[in-house]
This record gives sequence, structure tokens and C-alpha cells, in this order.
Amino acid sequence: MASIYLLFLILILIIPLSLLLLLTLILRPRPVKIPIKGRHVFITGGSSGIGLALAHQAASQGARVSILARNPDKLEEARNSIRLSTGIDVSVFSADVRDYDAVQKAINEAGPIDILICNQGVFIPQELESQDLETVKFMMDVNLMGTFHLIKAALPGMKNRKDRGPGSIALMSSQAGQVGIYGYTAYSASKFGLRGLGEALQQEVISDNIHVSLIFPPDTETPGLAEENKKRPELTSIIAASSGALKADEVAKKALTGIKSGTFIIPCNFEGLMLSLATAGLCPQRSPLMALLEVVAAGVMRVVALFFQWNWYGSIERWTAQRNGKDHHVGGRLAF
Ligand SMILES: NC(=O)C1=CN([C@@H]2O[C@H](COP(=O)(O)OP(=O)(O)OC[C@H]3O[C@@H](n4cnc5c(N)ncnc54)[C@H](OP(=O)(O)O)[C@@H]3O)[C@@H](O)[C@H]2O)C=CC1
Ligand SMILES: CCCCCCCCCCCCCCCC(=O)[C@@H](N)CO
Repeated sequence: MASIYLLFLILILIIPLSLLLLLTLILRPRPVKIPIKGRHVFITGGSSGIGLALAHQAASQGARVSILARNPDKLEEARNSIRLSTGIDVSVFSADVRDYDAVQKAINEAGPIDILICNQGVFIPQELESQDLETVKFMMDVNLMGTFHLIKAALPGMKNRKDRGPGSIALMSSQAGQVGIYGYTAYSASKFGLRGLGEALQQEVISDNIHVSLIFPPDTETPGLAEENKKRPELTSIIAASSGALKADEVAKKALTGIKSGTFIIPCNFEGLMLSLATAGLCPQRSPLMALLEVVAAGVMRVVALFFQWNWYGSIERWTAQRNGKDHHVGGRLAF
């Protein structure tokens, strides 16, 4: 009898352990550590919110920091606040990421980059039916094309890094870049786009010892979010509240820790971890333990995801019914 238990115990240990061993052997790209002390970290959108928090933390960890944004006054203010709290001077560059020539000029002036953090972003939530195409294009241009501009301009210098140490290109996506959210058609498209860009780019730059990271924050308390909240459709807020809010400092900390360990997908909270497991797809994974978790959780996470959709479509149904109830002219049947 005892030997059956022993056999059972060995089996439940041996199966996951051998899977872990197998994963450890096959995982590519291999694990990497990317130091930031004494290295050049270039952060776009570094004058506000998450980017500013990243600049503070990178500077206090001994990096040489450059920040880029449009508004020179906000850049100057950011430089002063970083000097005040860390005693360190960051370089500031005023440019619009939509202007390739301006981006190239700033990057040439800043000098070769070791860690490029493409964090600039704009978010204007609205149902597509009422959103101007101009606004759609604005989000695609700043969030997605702007990131292409930055990478194109920075890559030649990054490839010739003097210290030949590992470099990093980090892209600021959003949890709305892992799952489509009501009111975010354009924003989600721009943030999903970054994932495709990142997955393909990692294969192209791995031989240059450059490592790609994608960061997926939930709602984060920043000036940008305060602005967004003024015009956010109610359903966008209801659905986005499925994930807890964070402070900019917390997101920046997760992001920097992830970047330094070469993590490809960087979630920022528990819901983010679940989202990353549910959307692991074919993305690279360097951590054997995370890979094991992805394999084991895949089926369960699909069920959890379907429950979330059940809940969200319920909210949409209730909200629409309530609106139609209020509006006596609309007697239309609900499409559920
Ligand atoms: N806050 C949140 O809830 C979340 C944010 N994110 C993402 O995190 C990133 C930062 O967001 P957050 O800190 O909230 O944003 P903020 O609005 O607080 O800051 C945005 C930064 O980007 C700069 N920026 C905007 N447009 C351009 C442009 N065309 N060219 C150059 N710089 C530009 C801004 O400076 P200036 O206006 O002077 O150019 C500012 O420095 C974004 O990519 C956002 O999508 C992801 C998930 C959640
Ligand atoms: C399988 C399990 C799933 C688990 C949880 C799913 C939770 C999804 C919530 C998505 C929230 C999106 C917020 C976007 C914030 C943002 O980017 C804007 N504030 C603009 O900056």
C-alpha cells in the first residue's frame, strides 16, 4: 500500500520536474541580465506620469538618463524635479515622435543608447462610431508609428554599443493591448500593434545582443489618466475596473525590474499576470518557471477569460438596456 503512495508521489513530482527540465533546455532566447548603472537610458514621454517615474528611478539607480517629449516647459520641470530628488541632471530633448527628422536629430544629439524605453502615448477613449478618423490616426501615429520612428533612429547606434553589453528596447503597451476594451478601438489597435512589432523585432535584434520588453500596465494614476477620465465612456471605466489601478511609481518599478532581467512580457499586477498567462501565445519566454506556469495554466486561463467576457457582455447588456429604458423614442430590440 505504502509503495503505491510512493509511486504516486514520485509520478506527480517527476512529471512537472521533467517538464521544467525540458523547458529549461529549450527556452530561447536564453536568460540575460541588463545592467543600467552607468549606461544610457533614453525614455520617451519622460516628462509626465509613468515616463517621469521611470526617469526618476533610472537616474537614482545610476543610469545616464535622457528624456524626450514635446512640451519644453514640462521637460524642464521634469529635469528640475529629478535634480531635486536625486541630485542628478538628465538630458532633455523636445521633439514630436510623429516627426522622424526631429526624432533622429534628438537621438543623434543624445548619443548611442543602451536602453531605449518607448513610453510616449496618447489615449482618447470613445466609441469608434463617434470618434473622428483624425483622432484614430493621431493615436496610431503617436503610439505605433512614433515607436517605429524611435527604433529606426536608435538602432544603428545601439548596434554599435561601445561596451557590447546587452541592450534593451522596451515598449509601453497597456492591458488594453492584451485584450480589446470597449471605447478603445483605436487605442487597443495601437497597443496590440506594439506586440507584433516587439515579437518580430526580438528575432531581428537578438544577434546584436538587444533584448525586447513589452510592458502592460493597468489604469495608472498619471496626469494622462486624469485627463482621460474626464471623457471616458462609462462602459470603458466599468470594464477597465476589472483590473486594479496602480501608481506611476509602482508601474515604473515593475517595468525597470522586468527590463533589467530581459523579460519579454512584463505584467504589472495580479490581473496582469493572469492576462499574460491567458495571452502567452507564441511569445518568447526566458524563465523556465514562468514557462511551466504558462503551460499548466493555459486551459484554466481560457475558462477564466470566458468568465470575464461573460461578465463584460453582461455589463454592456445592462448598460444598453438602461439607456434604452431612459430614452422613450428608442423601442429597438437588444441584440443579445
Ligand atoms: N496611465 C494609464 O492608465 C496607462 C498608461 N499606459 C501607457 O503608458 C504610457 C505613459 O502614459 P502616462 O504616463 O499615463 O501618460 P501622460 O499623459 O501622463 O504622459 C505622456 C507623455 O508622453 C509625451 N508625449 C505625448 N505625445 C507625444 C508625442 N507626440 N511626441 C513625444 N512625446 C509625446 C508627453 O509629453 P508632451 O505632451 O509634452 O509631448 C508626456 O511626457 C502611454 O504609452 C500610455 O498609453 C498604459 C496603461 C495605462
Ligand atoms: C484571463 C484573465 C483576465 C484577467 C483580468 C482582465 C482585466 C482586464 C482589464 C483591462 C484594463 C485595461 C486598462 C487600460 C488602461 C489604459 O491603457 C488607459 N488608462 C490608457 O492609458
